[in-house]
Amino acid sequence: MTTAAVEKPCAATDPVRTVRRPVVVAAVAGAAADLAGTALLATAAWLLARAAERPGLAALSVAIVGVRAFALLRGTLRYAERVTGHGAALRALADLRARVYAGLVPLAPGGLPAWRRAELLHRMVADTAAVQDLVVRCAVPAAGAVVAGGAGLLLVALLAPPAAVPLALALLTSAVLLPALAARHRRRTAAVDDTAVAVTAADLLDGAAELAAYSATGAALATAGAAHADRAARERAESRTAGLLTAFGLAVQGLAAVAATVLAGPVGGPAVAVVGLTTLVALEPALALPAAARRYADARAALARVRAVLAAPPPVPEPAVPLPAPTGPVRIEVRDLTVRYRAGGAAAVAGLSVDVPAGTRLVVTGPSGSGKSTLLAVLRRFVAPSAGTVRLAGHPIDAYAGADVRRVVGGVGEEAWLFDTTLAANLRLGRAGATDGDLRAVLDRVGLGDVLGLDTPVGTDGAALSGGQRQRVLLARALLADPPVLLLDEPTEGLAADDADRLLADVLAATAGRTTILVTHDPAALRYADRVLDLGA
Ligand SMILES: Nc1ncnc2c1ncn2[C@@H]1O[C@H](COP(=O)(O)OP(=O)(O)OP(=O)(O)O)[C@@H](O)[C@H]1O
Repeated sequence: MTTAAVEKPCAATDPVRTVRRPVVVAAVAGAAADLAGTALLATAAWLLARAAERPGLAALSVAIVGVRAFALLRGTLRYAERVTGHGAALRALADLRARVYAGLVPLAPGGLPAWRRAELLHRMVADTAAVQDLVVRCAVPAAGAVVAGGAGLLLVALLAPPAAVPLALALLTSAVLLPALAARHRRRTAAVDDTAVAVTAADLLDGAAELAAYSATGAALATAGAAHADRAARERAESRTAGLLTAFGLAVQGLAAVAATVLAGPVGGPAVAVVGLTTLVALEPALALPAAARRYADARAALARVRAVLAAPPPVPEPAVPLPAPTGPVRIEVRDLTVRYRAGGAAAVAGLSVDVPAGTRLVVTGPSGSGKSTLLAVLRRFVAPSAGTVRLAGHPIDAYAGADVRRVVGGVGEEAWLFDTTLAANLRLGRAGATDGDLRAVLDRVGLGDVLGLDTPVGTDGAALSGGQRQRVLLARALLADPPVLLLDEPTEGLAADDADRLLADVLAATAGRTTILVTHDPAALRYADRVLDLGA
């Protein structure tokens, strides 16, 4: 069957693609502000030096107007640069995060275990934030340094050609050599990214209760502490280098100004002051470039990490032209199904065949690890078969879009999750338009009607509920979604035997006539089966 790779948002290829115009506007405004700053100081220097010669006011009036104009212009342009640049950076960030999220969706849940949760969170939050730096701290300062440095050099060369030599050398040092050194050093120290810190901190928080129960908190803290200490050591080394480069840049600026002033001496008059101060101010924007180069190295590394997540192949390819989702009663036919999670690895399911006619109830049993959940994952298109065929309503399952399959084949899977919000909000994931009355009715069906209110906060994955209540809420949500094929993976796990039996009887009575696949270790459930598939046999 023809398949097309799921469209991958190439977020990192051009992270500022949607804001290119405002970035250019911000860079031009920033460069113009730096230019106005250079012009302001050059004019002010000329004005002061010329005023010392006590000419008539008329001789100074143009320069006075110039100083005022350049001062106003510099402030206005800087404001325009900040507003446009930060606006563009925030839009680029929002756009990149949306693209990263869209790229993660086809990977979930089968393709995500390659990364740890904290690692993905770090990619999504911290690494994507680097795109802001590309705009605000790299592109804009670089444009300013080039324009202001170039204009200053031109002015100095026109007024006193020999004085342009120290300025040119200083510009080369500040705008090329020091940023190159800063970027090289940063690439080395940033090679180990901060993910380790995020991952160890998340492990520590997630597993706090277990660590305390097994008196392992000290060891876990030591691991997390080592990751933090490593990061702190790298930051200190980085700060030392950054400080040295800044000091060197300032020294070069001062020396260049002195040298240019001395070399402009023979020209005499106000031009000497203009050359000295212009040299100082023309170098100012270039002093920001080593920091910009460091940010650029960080941003490149961060965006490469984002790209690595987005380049991961989806575990289940999507069809180029999907069939419309099946409607009406749905039959499932599985033929010679084999699933391997890794090429060449052991088969989680081997040569399995089973037929589930529309409206029948299949009970799947078997020992732990026999492939029960894997079968359900294949039926929801979270995992692709390595061999064999699976047909849904008469068509190969991979002819449908994954989202359509999951609308038809729903239920309570191993990956079921409760969000840290109210009971009502969790239930409405099953059916967005459900009224409070619908929610109460379904809670009655799973025996929670008198126990939990709709506004009850359930905690992270139901942490504020008992194990049995959590299972019942998951069941209630699945019933509310009302899919044509209902999958139930150990739906009564965590309930006392009597309770489990009663709940299962209620749920199955409520879903009679619907294609249902029930995975269970409980032999008592076999009496509800139209067909039994024993994966341990
Ligand atoms: N995401 C995965 N990556 C690699 N191997 C996996 C993955 N999920 C399951 N397996 C392996 O596939 C085999 C079948 O696992 P599966 O979870 O389907 O069994 P199960 O019958 O549902 O077990 P249980 O009753 O304990 O839930 C096991 O050997 C398991 O280690």
